[in-house]
Amino acid sequence: MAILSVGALTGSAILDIITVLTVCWTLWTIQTYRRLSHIPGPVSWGLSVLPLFRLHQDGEIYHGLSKMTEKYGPLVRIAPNTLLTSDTDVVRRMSAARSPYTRSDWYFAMRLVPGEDNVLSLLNDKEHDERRRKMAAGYAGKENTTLERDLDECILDLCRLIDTRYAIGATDEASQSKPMDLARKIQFLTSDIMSKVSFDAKFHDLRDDNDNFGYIHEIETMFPKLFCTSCIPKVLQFCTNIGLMKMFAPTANARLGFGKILAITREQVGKRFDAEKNVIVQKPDMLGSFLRHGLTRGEAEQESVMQLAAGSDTSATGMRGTLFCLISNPKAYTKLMAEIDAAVADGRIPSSLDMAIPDLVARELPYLQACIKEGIRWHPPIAGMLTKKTPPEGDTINGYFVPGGVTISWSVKTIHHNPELYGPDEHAYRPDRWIHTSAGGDERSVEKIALMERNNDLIFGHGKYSCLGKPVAVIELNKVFVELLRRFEFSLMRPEDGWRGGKCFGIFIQKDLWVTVRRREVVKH
Ligand code: HEM
Repeated sequence: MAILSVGALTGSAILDIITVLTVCWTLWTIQTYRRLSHIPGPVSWGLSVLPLFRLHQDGEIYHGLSKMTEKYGPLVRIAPNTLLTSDTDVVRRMSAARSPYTRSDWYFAMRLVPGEDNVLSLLNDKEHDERRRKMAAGYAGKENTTLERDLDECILDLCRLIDTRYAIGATDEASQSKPMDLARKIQFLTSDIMSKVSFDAKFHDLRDDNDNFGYIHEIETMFPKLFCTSCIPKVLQFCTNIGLMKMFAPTANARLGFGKILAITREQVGKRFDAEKNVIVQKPDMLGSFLRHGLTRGEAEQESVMQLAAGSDTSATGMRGTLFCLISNPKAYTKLMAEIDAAVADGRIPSSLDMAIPDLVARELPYLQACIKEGIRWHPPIAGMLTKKTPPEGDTINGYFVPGGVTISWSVKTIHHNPELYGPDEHAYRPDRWIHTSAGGDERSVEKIALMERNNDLIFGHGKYSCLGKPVAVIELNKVFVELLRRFEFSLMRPEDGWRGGKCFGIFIQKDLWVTVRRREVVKH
């Protein structure tokens, strides 16, 4: 009898606790919902973070968030405490140099090693400013005298790989073609570039035609999860605080993957410290610049790992998207080739295939520049939420009062496919829209070109949070199309279904840009 009554008492106590918790959760949900209920958006998304989480899991945030702004307008509620904007003034206001907005805890997920911050994960503005300041000169290329040469070397490695393993001769039978996944080769290129530029230990994926350290595999499997957890930062913080994340963290003695990368960066950073003389070994590269400007050994390790992640997939997406457009667009392709061939013929581009186009020359090729701007507009390389947080006093956005502490994301697709600016063919790849009619392009208004340029700048973020690696990315883009297209003719193998370019978790996971390659008759000076 006694056992039964204790059991009955325990059962009813548990029931009471569940009831109290349910009531508390319901009241909290209602109160949270009401706080932003005046802002348009689907009710279910305002009640729970699950629909947003699902969108991330499905890899659909690029298109999914854009559909939200199309349906609900420039300000939409997409989670209990998160809004979405497609208003470029708001995007600029949030990241302006003296903006009272700060980063939201979305960035917490950008810690690649549990418990260790990098410039992209630092939430405190003062600490973030200080870290940025120490790295600005290295990223800008001012103290990095080997940057352009390193990039040239990697791009020529890519050309060599294609030439020796995949390309057929100008007069060979088409049936001898060897299929090549251009998306994967581009990823090898940017992994080689970033491992060389960030910590001077090239992975040599291009030389071996292989994902040598399993880094690309890791990105494809780890990054989707990482971006999903960015929607639930409180859960992530809790798991980090109780030490759970450390249990699953990559270890430096792993043979492949992220753990191996960590070991390599540690070793490379370690080489810069001469323990006997207690001095930093000076080198004229990015890491050398970071250390000269005061980054500690631990900070340099974190920044090198982050740099690899921030700089490889982004640039790869910019290259793949633009190449896909060029290969499948005869008008743009023909016009670009005419510009490149003319520049080789008159000696602006070195006719030797052992050299790459100098960055300064590429900047002066107007059609190339238009193709790049249109390529990264057509397929912006980052579509992650990058949410910022309203200041404590709140803000008024598009006529709605938004209280303090609310997080605001952006719809990258809506911003760069805005029909008012680019329409009615905003979804078409048309480089001529960037060139004035007086210079042989399609656009009659100089003011409109300036507006589009300003809009495109947002692809690299804005103000105090803008991309530190933009100078590196710009040089890469300036060179890679010229060097590939002047040597090879690419044909899409599956023009009817294009490529698997759409899965977006924040960055894009892109595979299967299958092509065949034929050498071109090389133009001589
Ligand atoms: C086409 C290529 C690239 C694009 C479109 C791009 C875009 C962006 C964007 C949108 C942000 C975040 C802005 C924000 O938080 O609001 C960012 C941050 C960053 N990117 Fe890039 N990026 C590219 C290439 C690179 C490369 C090649 C590197 C390294 C060499 C790099 C390093 C960084 C770093 C370190 C940050 C963090 C800046 C900070 O927290 O202050 N990025 N990038």
